[in-house]
Amino acid sequence: MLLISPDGVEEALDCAKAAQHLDIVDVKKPDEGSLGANFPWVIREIREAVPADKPVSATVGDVPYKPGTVAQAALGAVVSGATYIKVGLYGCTTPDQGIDVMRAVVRAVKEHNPDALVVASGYADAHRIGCVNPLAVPDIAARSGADAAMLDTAVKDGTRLFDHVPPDVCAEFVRLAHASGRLAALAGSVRQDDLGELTRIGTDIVGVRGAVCEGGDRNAGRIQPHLVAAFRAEMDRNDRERTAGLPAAR
Ligand SMILES: O=C[C@H](O)COP(=O)(O)O
Repeated sequence: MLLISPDGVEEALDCAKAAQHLDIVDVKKPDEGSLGANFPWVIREIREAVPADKPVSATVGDVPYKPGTVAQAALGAVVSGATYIKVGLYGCTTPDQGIDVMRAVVRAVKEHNPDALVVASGYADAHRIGCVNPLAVPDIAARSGADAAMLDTAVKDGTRLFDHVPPDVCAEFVRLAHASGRLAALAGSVRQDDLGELTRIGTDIVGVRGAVCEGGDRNAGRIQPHLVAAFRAEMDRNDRERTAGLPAAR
């Protein structure tokens, strides 16, 4: 699945123009961090702006180790219409802390909407910010009852997912997530030429912003529907090659 992250209502409308090429519209506020949380009314407006058959995801933030605070924020996201709730475990330094936060989020979200999916996100560049190790995230997801384990990059300085977590370690991340029946989502300045590896290792959800913004610039550039279409075409091409048993393009 292809998850695209607009930064507000205007870009979400551009995503709506490319709706047939994407699977999930992910609401975030990049100026508040890699998984910065947007306002509840923005989530609501975006839910209204994109076709009803496209799920809306919302990030709850690069969160501290404060399970109560984070559970309330997650409830705000699901009440506002998001059905994928993503939590960035920024302030969790141990797996147990991650599990505490995610258990609270899972309860808050599922009591409101049992069908909503909860995503536990770690950071590929965890070593730069001192949070839990990327390979601990699938177990955090499993033990908390979350539906998916994800990696993104915390610092958007041009370094990319595979700069911090090489493909063979991402493959182990995916394997661990699948072993406990979770989805595996990967992001972090992913580009079209990463899709061969991401497809080969069985990634369920690829998260993208910069690669579908004009000039590849996630901050100054705007999401372009034709870049979403091109990214999707490349994803589908890799998927077809994998299905046919051919080596995926790099
Ligand atoms: O969830 C996905 C992120 O927004 C990815 O953003 P990026 O491709 O600019 O790193």
